[in-house]
Amino acid sequence: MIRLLDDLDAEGAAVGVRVDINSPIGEDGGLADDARLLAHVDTISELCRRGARVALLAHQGRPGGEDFTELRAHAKRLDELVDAPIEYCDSTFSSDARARIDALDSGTAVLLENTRFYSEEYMSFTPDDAVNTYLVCRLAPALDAYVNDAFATSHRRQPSIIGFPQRLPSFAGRVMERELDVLGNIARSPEPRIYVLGGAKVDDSIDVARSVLERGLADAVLTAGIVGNAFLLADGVSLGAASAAVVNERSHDAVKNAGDLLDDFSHRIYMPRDVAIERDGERCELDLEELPSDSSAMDIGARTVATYAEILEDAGTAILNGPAGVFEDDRFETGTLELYKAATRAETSIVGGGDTASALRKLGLLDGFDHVSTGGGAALQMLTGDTLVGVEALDR
Ligand SMILES: Nc1ncnc2c1ncn2[C@@H]1O[C@H](COP(=O)(O)OP(=O)(O)O)[C@@H](O)[C@H]1O
Ligand SMILES: O=C(OP(=O)(O)O)[C@H](O)COP(=O)(O)O
Repeated sequence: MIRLLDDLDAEGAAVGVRVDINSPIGEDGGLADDARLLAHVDTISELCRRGARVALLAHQGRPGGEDFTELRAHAKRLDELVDAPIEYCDSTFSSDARARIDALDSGTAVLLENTRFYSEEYMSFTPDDAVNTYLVCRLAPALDAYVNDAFATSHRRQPSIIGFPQRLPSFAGRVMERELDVLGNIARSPEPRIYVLGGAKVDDSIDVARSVLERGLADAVLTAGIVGNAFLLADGVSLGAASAAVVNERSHDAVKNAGDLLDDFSHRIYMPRDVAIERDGERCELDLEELPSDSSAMDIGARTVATYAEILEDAGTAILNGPAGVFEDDRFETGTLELYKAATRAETSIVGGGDTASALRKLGLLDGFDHVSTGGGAALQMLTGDTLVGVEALDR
């Protein structure tokens, strides 16, 4: 059974809270988006209000990447967002970090340094090995309890996710609770259940499609984005070399795997009927019969939108991951805008994916959805009907 914050005796307790505040970093090195910080405000505020002494654990970026940074700016922003003081500590489990936790007053918090500054946090462990890492061995004695609110990282076998629950009484935070309520109960959501799989994670999306079709979770899968182009190629449509190159760049097996899936479930998988390309600097829509084109298919066309919209408006649950096109370019945002707008008219609408959430923010559609997941990879894994290692670790 997973215990929730309601089960935690917070007053005076030193509580380690794993959050996911991994965010886009701007050219000036500051935070370019604070959506993931905002998501954790409820959990942190509640624990502080209830008198806990909160030690926040988080990562930012991956070693070697441009967004691999310290968490000073995150702490500053959290301090502004949360109605309790939040300090920054430039180490994660040193004696200084432990002293800072010991010195916390009730109702205050400290954000410890990027966990991935330590190599253990960028490796995959079994739960038994994770418990013996330096991070867990050094930090657990300074803590009375552990809360995992980092849904978006809970598919990672990292010590801050799977190590602490073996050493400390452990609880799910409010973000985790909301995500599990929705994504963990997809099989009970209203039918018909329509999945829209777009974006660029072609292999992941084909895996999700196979899994939800085989498990009977999906009544139909509507494909768009690069995923849709992979299915069109698998169906023998000659899109042109440019579109094929974009698909193959993402995955060598996509067209074959999409073809295998079409063999098994052709009647439940929908593919674009028209696409948008760039011609003379303008958006130009082409029916499939007018292809191949020298330019790459950058969006779905109006006929596809109309067909998909009709299906989505009648859906009991619309579950969407990945934009329908290159939404970052205003000429190719229409497919995503119209498709996602139609999905908000379904009885229940659920969205996952980091880029998808930014697309919805850009298009002003975020409020129309019943649930916008904080996770990308984690949400996709849950949508296949699987659980996450970090969730299993809490279930004791
Ligand atoms: N037809 C297309 N051609 C090229 N890129 C596309 C196309 N459709 C969508 N994309 C790109 O896919 C990216 C997002 O995909 P993905 O990372 O899978 O989404 P998410 O982060 O929501 O899971 C966006 O950068 C978008 O420009
Ligand atoms: O941004 C994240 O995941 P996402 O890109 O799947 O949304 C999480 O912070 C996990 O980061 P990771 O994929 O570097 O382990």
